[in-house]
Amino acid sequence: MEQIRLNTTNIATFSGAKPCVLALGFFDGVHRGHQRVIAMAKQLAVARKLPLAVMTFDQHASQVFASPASARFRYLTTLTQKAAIMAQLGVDRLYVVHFDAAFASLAPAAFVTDYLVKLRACQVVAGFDYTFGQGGRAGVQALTHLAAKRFETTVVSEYQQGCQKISSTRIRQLVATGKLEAAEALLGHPYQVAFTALGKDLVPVIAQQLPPAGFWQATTATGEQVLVHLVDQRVYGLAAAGIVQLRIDQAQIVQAFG
Ligand SMILES: Cc1cc2nc3c(=O)[nH]c(=O)nc-3n(C[C@H](O)[C@H](O)[C@H](O)COP(=O)(O)O)c2cc1C
Ligand SMILES: Nc1ncnc2c1ncn2[C@@H]1O[C@H](COP(=O)(O)OP(=O)(O)OP(=O)(O)O)[C@@H](O)[C@H]1O
Repeated sequence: MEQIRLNTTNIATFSGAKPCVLALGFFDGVHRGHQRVIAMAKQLAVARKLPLAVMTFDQHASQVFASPASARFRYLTTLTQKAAIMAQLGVDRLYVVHFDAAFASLAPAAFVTDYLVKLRACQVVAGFDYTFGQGGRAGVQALTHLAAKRFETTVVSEYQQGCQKISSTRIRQLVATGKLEAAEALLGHPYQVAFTALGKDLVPVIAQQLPPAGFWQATTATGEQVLVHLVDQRVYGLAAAGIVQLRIDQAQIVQAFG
């Protein structure tokens, strides 16, 4: 899978994109709702013999606008994890747009013309609640209208579990309260956190959602079973070596040692 960084400057001179089917969203966690959107886009891409592209951002919109909610925000996936899952789902090209104040201030029509048309999207696929443009105000109806026959749009209906939308927000809450099994049922894949060395400590590579502090059974990327101690955004019980991908299992060791 090809990964292409875009921003408000390089998009102006961007060329060479082949026509594609393009799926839109931030896709934090690439959960089972997101997987529906990507699967629909893949099906259309295969039928039209076009590559499948996905557009995401390099950071969540909440990180650009200071508020108490933005300080509390935690990611489900790093960009590396997101890209790996996308590649498994058959995505050919991942556009990673630099989300900053300049990009956020684009009017919906400018986003459609300067990005979607420029990237030669023949068919754009988004979920029922996709929003875009300044203030995150425009929705999928506006997308179809603004396409003005330059591309087709496909809207994926809401995928629910337990009469509720499967969403990144819902999964973050499940992880935060230690309900790893329920979180993984909505994700459709194991929940993994990437840790890196900071001095003598291992800390999350980005502000990733952690389960509550305590002792957790975990599996490293190399398949080693470990007992780790999560405390104050740090993990203890692992050898500090580069980036450690950790799958935190449901079974919490309730009794602290000593
Ligand atoms: C061109 C463009 C401009 C956007 N401007 C804003 C904005 O001003 N404020 C905002 O909160 N989100 C903005 N967004 C982001 C989305 O509307 C959406 O809120 C964001 O992807 C959050 O997704 P979530 O559902 O994962 O929380 C913009 C998106 C695009 C494509
Ligand atoms: N359960 C779902 N069913 C169908 N489409 C979905 C579902 N969840 C997300 N989508 C679509 O997937 C794309 C990416 O969604 P987005 O990044 O906003 O995640 P989200 O789970 O909706 O996040 P949030 O919890 O912030 O609402 C969007 O086009 C969105 O409409």
